[in-house]
Amino acid sequence: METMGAERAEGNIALNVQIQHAGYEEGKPIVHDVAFDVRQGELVALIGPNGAGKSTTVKGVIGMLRHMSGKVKIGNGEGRYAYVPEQPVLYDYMTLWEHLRLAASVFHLAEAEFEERAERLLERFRMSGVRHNLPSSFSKGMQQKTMLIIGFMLQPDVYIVDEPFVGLDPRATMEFLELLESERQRGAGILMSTHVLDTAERIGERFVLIDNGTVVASGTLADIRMQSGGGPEDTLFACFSRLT
Ligand SMILES: Nc1ncnc2c1ncn2[C@@H]1O[C@H](COP(=O)(O)OP(=O)(O)OP(=O)(O)O)[C@@H](O)[C@H]1O
Repeated sequence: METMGAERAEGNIALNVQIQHAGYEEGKPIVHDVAFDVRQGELVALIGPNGAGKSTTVKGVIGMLRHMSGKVKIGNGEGRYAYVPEQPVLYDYMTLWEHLRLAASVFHLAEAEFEERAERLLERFRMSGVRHNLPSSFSKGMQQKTMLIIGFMLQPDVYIVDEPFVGLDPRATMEFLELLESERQRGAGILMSTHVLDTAERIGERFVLIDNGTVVASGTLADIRMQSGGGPEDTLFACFSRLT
């Protein structure tokens, strides 16, 4: 009974990742031996230097790599995720509203739910006025906001977000962080890759530090401090610098 209680307190697994190796070409793995969990309501930050293999790991997690051996499980195996890529992926010939409608129909959102969520998110990200415009005419930040609105509208079990901070203005960043927090309270798990270590340190429960294609440290900040041989006051950046 005690064990069950402890498990519940820690939250169920939202995402389980076990990559043996993954890459873009046969016989040329870019990442190897990357394994971690994201629990419900938890934010796990994927960090590491340029070219370490974070985006490749993320692509492996969402099944975008043709050359991968390993397993990825969302919830009990039937969970759903939203992926917010580093570079917005949008159709040239569809308006913002049409993008939202398409995503909602793929996720089988009811019409009333779709409209209520879409309106609320457009308002929050100050995009209501451009809903009938083509995202191809948007700035980089507006395109990124479009991707975030789509993700948050779906309210999936897991969010997979690749470097979200570059390009967002301060207000959009604040809205994004607040929405992430309320989604965590709903029970969503979040995997976020980022270079913004002070924000990662503030909002992340656990961290996976990747270097040269594999995990060099993982766990809570206290775990990472220990694994990096640092002191109890060390920032995530100090640990990162020592380990990479
Ligand atoms: N499409 C691709 N085809 C072949 N190699 C790739 C491709 N994309 C990335 N790589 C290689 O994989 C390695 C890891 O790249 P990846 O994009 O995963 O790093 P990252 O940790 O996300 O880096 P950054 O912080 O710079 O975004 C790099 O050596 C890169 O050259």
